[in-house]
Amino acid sequence: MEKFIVSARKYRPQNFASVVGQQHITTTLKNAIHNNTLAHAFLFCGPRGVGKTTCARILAKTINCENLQEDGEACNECNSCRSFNEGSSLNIHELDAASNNSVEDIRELVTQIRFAPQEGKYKIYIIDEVHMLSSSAFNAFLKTLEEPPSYAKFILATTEKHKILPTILSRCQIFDFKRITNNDTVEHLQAIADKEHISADKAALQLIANKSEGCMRDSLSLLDKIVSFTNAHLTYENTLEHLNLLDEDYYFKLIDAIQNQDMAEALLLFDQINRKGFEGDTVLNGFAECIRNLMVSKDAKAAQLLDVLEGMQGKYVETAKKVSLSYLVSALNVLAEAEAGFRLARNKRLHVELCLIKLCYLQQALELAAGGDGSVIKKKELMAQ
Ligand SMILES: Nc1ncnc2c1ncn2[C@@H]1O[C@H](COP(=O)(O)OP(=O)(O)OP(=O)(O)O)[C@@H](O)[C@H]1O
Ligand SMILES: [Zn+2]
Repeated sequence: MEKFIVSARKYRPQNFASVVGQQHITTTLKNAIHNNTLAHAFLFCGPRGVGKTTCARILAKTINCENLQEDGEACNECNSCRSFNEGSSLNIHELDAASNNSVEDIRELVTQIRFAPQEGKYKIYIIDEVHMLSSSAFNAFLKTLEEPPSYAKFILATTEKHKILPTILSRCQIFDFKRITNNDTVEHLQAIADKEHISADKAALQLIANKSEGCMRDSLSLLDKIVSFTNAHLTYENTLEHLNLLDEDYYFKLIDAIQNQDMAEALLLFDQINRKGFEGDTVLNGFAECIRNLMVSKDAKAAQLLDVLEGMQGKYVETAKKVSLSYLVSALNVLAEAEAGFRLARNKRLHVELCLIKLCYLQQALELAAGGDGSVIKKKELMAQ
């Protein structure tokens, strides 16, 4: 197989249309370019790896394109577009404020801005992680931001909008980037897998999407990693293993065990999970997530909030029918308490075991609290609620 190149770089979108999941932003930008109503300063906010720098670069290329397309996209063919695509354009300046945050760095940039572009229309200054600029650097920059030359555009990007001074906020047009949904991520990964002749089960890509929590860059680097480990054959099982995730089936088995008040089975299951190398807090957290999903599955309307692997929805809905809502809520409380105390517990294994034992006896405790005598009949009534 041909050497696989880092997907994140190879598949960095080259036009607005191929940016995934940020249509609210790309459409506004295209319209502003088309109607010539572009602001001179932008603030791109949002989580890591969702397309802020990518959109900044596309915007820079598009407003300098010599042959702007009808649909507001750059042509990708003119001299200017080509130099942007090759990374040789002199009209784009990127400053990473995380590593260049001093007054000197900003002064250098401010001096530069005075010179009009030798070719092309606009000079674009992208300041990444702008919240990291020192306050004196911020101040040095403010004046330029207030009265920039007509050929200068600023794109400030940050993952921490709340750290940006109001004086900066009020001078920028603000765009809030969203996390990428799991569906969008899976679709994007599938398209890349197809192009690279990678065989990947949908469930494997869903695991990657889940693990990346809306960060497209992470999903691409995970894809890279697992492709190289698995020789480009991603299955649910080998992806689970490489992502160090526990098969959800274990949680369903745990639910069964605690529902049947089968303490021995619950402890044995935890032992098996432990031997696979999963820490107690991972188990508590994963189990809580499973119970949350069951709670959501109780109600058809809330079930939209269920974000689980395809094919698992049915299993959640079916299992949820067998457990009462009050039980699920109490179980979540017990788990939350155990999670909170985990860090301080000296014997972590025992800490989780105690939590599982509590969960096994939770049903009885609920019955007693409901005024029952703990009999099986009473239990059945409670379950039907
Ligand atoms: N919305 C997206 N659509 C398609 N690919 C994306 C998207 N967002 C990120 N990527 C991929 O992830 C890589 C990194 O994205 P980018 O640098 O634009 O993220 P960012 O939001 O600026 O992150 P950071 O805040 O960490 O700088 C891109 O090269 C691209 O391959
Ligand atoms: Zn062009």
